[in-house]
Amino acid sequence: MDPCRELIPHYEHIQQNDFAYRRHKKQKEEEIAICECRFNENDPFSTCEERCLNVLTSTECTPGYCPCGNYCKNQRFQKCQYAKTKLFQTEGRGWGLLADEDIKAGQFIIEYCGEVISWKEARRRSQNYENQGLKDAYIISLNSAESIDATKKGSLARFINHSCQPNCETRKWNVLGEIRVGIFAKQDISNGTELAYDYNFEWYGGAKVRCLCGAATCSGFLGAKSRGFQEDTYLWEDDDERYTVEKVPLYDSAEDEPSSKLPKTGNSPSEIRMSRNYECSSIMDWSMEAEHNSAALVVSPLDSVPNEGVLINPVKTESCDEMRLYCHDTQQGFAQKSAIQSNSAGKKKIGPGRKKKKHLKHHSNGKSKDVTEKQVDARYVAKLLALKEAQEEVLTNEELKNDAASQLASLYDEIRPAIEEHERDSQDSVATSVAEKWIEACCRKLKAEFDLYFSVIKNIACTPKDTTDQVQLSEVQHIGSEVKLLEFGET
Ligand SMILES: C[S@@+](CC[C@H](N)C(=O)[O-])C[C@H]1O[C@@H](n2cnc3c(N)ncnc32)[C@H](O)[C@@H]1O
Repeated sequence: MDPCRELIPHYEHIQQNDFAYRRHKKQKEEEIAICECRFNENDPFSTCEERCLNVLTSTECTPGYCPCGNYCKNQRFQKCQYAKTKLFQTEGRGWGLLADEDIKAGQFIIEYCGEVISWKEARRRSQNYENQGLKDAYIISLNSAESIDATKKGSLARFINHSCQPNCETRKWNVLGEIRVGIFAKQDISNGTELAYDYNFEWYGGAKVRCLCGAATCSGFLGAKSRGFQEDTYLWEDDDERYTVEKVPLYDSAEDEPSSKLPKTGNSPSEIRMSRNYECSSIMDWSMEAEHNSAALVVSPLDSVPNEGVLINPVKTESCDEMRLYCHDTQQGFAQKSAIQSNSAGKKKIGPGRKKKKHLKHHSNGKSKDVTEKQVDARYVAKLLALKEAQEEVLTNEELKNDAASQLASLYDEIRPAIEEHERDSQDSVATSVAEKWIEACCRKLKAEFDLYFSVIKNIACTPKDTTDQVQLSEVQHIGSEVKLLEFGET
């Protein structure tokens, strides 16, 4: 026995997927696809190869039904016709798998086997594994509803590492009515070369694992191309000195995950919520619904991050001086129309009367930006205006803006299956019709917002103020695209 094998973390070796959660599908006779190949001993390509109708549709021939009988070459998953491979220990990436013979481009190398589980179960397990401190992720997407978990049971494919410039790829095949995932060579691979494919990791929060694939085109982190990762990080003005790259802790592995380094004492409720939510994880090629409320995205400025360790600080809250004119969102804005309060200086303030959270997003270069979404409280602004027409204009624009926002939200629900399908199958782009609809709805919403803000600015600047509610605008400033009401004075 290979002496290294003892060091390999325990898992059960299987050569077929394990169906603990549902029954293995039984192929119905009418579903069996029969090709038109005929075995001809003088033609080596006559038996179920590139020209075979089943091969062309990534479907394996069904034994007993293939016209080539025992000569059929299109039962590679079923017969475990794997390439020769060998385990080895990498530097910094745990175990990896080597080609133990020359492999041809397109060749089937090995099946990715594991436990077939629902997405819901995959999500639960992935969080559990992360809680247990497992640093390696072995769950991959199987189809729109299921995943394969090779954490406890799997084939040698579970040891294949990720590369941003891979020599292998995953392909899904229909085998006797079940979809199975195989690792195939993208190019000729010579004996002794490490096998790697692009995980298409979907990152949902938690530790960002630095990618050590070494490719010239490496994207830096596992999952860096995924939507979750990109939403959490985005381009940031380079000249902003508030955030420095040096202060960003980098994690080589989940071993270093920040949740374990969160301050142990004095956790505020928000800290606890943060650390819980931080236990989201990354899944290979797996596009689950993102938790939009994930507090993992809500972090304090990197200024406040110690040089080592803690990535997340408690959610910083601050008083709502800036909130006089703004409400958290439109619905709240309506609900809060009467929330006019006096502050200690006797000045009138409007707003939710609660603290505002700052949402800071990280860029992959480690910088962060406050992305709190500010919304004008149109009802309140309208109350400040003396002219009925001006009030109506602002309120109508507010209504149009709300309509556009809810249309966008329902469109998202409508097209979400298409987007998720696209992400799962790693297609280059979503259907043009979907993209067009989305862009159109976004533009409509942006225009409605612009119209609203424009009418607010115009009417505040050009119409007399209503003094009946004893509130007076003393100064209106434009800061970027935002309107900021700086001070309210009593009349
Ligand atoms: C499916 S496992 C691969 C086998 C794993 N190396 C092992 O020892 O079991 C996936 C995990 O390997 C590690 N890994 C794979 N590719 C990596 C890469 N390019 N850079 C850093 N870590 C990698 C990550 O911890 C990832 O979660």
